[in-house]
Amino acid sequence: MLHKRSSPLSQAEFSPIYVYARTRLCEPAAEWRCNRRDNLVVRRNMRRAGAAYCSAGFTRDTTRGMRFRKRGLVNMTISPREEEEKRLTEVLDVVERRLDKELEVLGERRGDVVDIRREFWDDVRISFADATEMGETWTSIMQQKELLLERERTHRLAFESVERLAKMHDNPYFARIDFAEEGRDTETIYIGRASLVGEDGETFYVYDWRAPVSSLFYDHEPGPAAYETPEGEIRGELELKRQFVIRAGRLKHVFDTDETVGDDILQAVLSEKSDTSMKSIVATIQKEQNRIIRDEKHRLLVVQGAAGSGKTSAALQRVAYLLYRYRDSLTPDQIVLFSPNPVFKGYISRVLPELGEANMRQMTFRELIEARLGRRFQVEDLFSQTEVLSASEGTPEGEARERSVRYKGSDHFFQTVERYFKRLESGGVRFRPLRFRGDTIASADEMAAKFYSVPASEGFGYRAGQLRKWLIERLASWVDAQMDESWVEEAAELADEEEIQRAYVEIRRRGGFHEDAFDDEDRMTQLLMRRAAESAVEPLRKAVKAYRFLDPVATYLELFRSRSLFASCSPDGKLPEGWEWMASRLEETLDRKTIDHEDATPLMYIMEGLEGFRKVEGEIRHLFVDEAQDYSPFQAAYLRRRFPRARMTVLGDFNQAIYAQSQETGGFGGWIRLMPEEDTAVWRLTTSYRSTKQIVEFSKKILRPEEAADIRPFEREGEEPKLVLVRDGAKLADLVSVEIRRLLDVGYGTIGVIAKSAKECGNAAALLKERLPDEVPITYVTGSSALLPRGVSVLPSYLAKGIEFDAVVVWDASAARYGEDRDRKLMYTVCTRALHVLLVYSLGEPSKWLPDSHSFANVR
Ligand SMILES: Nc1ncnc2c1ncn2[C@@H]1O[C@H](COP(=O)(O)OP(=O)(O)OP(=O)(O)O)[C@@H](O)[C@H]1O
Repeated sequence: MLHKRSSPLSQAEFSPIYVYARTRLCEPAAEWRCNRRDNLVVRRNMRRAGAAYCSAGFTRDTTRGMRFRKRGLVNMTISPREEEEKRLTEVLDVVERRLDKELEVLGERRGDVVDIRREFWDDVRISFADATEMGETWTSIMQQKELLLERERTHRLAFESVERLAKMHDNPYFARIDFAEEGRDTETIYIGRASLVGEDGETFYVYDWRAPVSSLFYDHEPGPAAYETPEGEIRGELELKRQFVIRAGRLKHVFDTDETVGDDILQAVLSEKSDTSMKSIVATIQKEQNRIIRDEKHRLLVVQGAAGSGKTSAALQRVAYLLYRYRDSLTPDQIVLFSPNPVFKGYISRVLPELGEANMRQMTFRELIEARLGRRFQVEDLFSQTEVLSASEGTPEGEARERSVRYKGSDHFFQTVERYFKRLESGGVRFRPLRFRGDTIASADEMAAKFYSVPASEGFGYRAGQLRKWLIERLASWVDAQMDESWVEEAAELADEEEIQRAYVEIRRRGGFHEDAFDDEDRMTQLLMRRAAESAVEPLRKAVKAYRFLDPVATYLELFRSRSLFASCSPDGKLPEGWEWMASRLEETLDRKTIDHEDATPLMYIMEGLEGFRKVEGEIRHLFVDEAQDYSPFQAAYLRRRFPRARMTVLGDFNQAIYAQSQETGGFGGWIRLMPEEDTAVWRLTTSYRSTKQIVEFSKKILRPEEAADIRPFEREGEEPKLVLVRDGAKLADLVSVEIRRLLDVGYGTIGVIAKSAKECGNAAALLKERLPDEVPITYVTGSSALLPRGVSVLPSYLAKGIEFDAVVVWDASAARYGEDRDRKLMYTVCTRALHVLLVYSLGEPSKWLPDSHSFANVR
């Protein structure tokens, strides 16, 4: 067992030739720096231990700090493996003892909670005799409740602690470094998913991978090395770097490595079969990924990374890192991650709990749109838009729609709307008159006059707020003026028993209904009339409170009603091609109370802009956006304003910009300008870890040479992608089902059959189900599916974003399906989903985007 000690060591403990005295004594190294007293204690202990070792026949190896060599035993060796096995046993011992203790605590806490719940009412003093007694009863209930909450919290903490220790018992650490800080002795540091500290609070058996010192492991190979701490840089020599594979508490492999993170381990990890949920990469984080994970300097991090280069993985590790680094001030619910779709959301949801952290909030942009516009309109989603475009490909209508989608996702349109906004500061905002039963309480003109009477420098939000206040007052005085109207009298006559009773109590409270009162009846009538009038206008009041007097829809529509207005706002003074089509389409969809996906964010942007982004989520401190290349400039700007205090980590790959809305901006334009240059860092990840070398080389050829120039495969060998030309759908299904059986037999657990559109997927799934036995699970994945199942998933190309499969079958990669320019990136995205096997089938002439299309196997 490892612990701090000052007594001389027994002879039995001297079996190894190299005795790492510092391993036994210097674990609390991190504490040294913070606490001078501890520093002295540790150093004194080391000197004592040194003396003990020397008197027991060891000489000090001066070249290696406090390392001792037994005199006369030079040839007796202990292998690193034996040494590490011994150490592992000792650490597991500590974990076990801690686990026993925590289990005991957990049992006690659970007992407490059960007891309090059972005896809750016994321990509460209840009396409603008078106001004082009622007050005391209330206090007593509250005290009991607080007690219960407190015990539940400690029970939860004990439970989490047990969980963490149980995981630690399985795999307590994955690396060791020996580091000699300048002017100090060498320290041995073991690194794991969480730290393990001795009961004395000083002995560090394992350091958390997120501790500053742990970055030495990720960033350096043996030799001169340095790491950052909040107090400054610490330099020294990295003497040893060792990696472990420990499973179920057993040491499987030990590697000493000269590389930043050893290729052997990475090879082994990447060759593993994939799962239905994402894995943590904590043991093999690469240097360039570590830089992203630990960047604290910049408010905006933009990461452009090749497919499979670990963007999502790095983002999730970064979440865990931030939660650790700012554990006193940052909670998981202050972090939001935007995922591309619900399937992806489910796919990554288990990574962080595996790291021992509570989960951050996950959202899709679609959810924001639904929350804002969903009640009043039927809003098309991105996937339906993609399907519609795909189905109408080649038709004049389809082309016009695609032009519109591209344009509305462009920078030109964003600039136009921004300039339009500037104009709105001095006039042009549309208002909805406040009317009640044909009476105009406040006209649109009056509202405009009021709105524009507040100086523009105050901003839209303040102006809208002032107008709202004025309207509420206007409404109240209008109600006053209505008291003689017959409709009020009629409404009051319809008052029910309960309302009458309430009015009676109210009048009594104000001193009515006693012997001197003479006008009680009048007062009752007046009160009932006021109540009736107020409740009649209540919906109107609520609408005013919710800013419904602003008319963002008409304000947006105006831009497409006036050619001159649009042209004067556009940065080059021109109307885009197809402007008339866009204008009539907008008019027509809004009439139907529907909104095309491409109009949803601009509309929301104008809506919230006019209200001054009043629903800002200021408590959110970190925003992560995955697949950021698919966001239009409007979406980027919207998120920035909606989450104004958040630092942003934005990850994407412009080679995977598959939606028409992001084709014009090519990915990151909208993001990079969100914050000042000095607050922004742009990182690139170039090595692709997901796929075998053969698959990466194949997929690179789908891209243009300049797009693929930066992509490097990780050297993992596999089979060449297979290209097969087939005659018809039935033959295609026959061949694919044979391959699926083969792949399942070899042990691949996740197979993705990816077709371009949802319609083809329905067809493919039906054909495959006919041909495969029932025990082969085939799941048709749709836009609302929340989980990726094991077995065979049949899914449309756009839903495959961000996820991966052991084997990918491209269902019909023909020129007819992937013939357009934008299909190139889609094809690249689909092929890069494969870890080990890629099979590409084409019904007829293969797409020109496929490399080596001449090497397709003959028609089968
Ligand atoms: N450092 C690493 N160690 C081990 N595995 C890694 C590492 N980095 C990435 N991977 C693996 O590579 C695969 C791809 O990672 P990830 O999904 O994070 O990449 P991505 O850049 O987000 O991909 P894409 O843009 O194609 O969706 C995953 O299986 C992940 O576990």
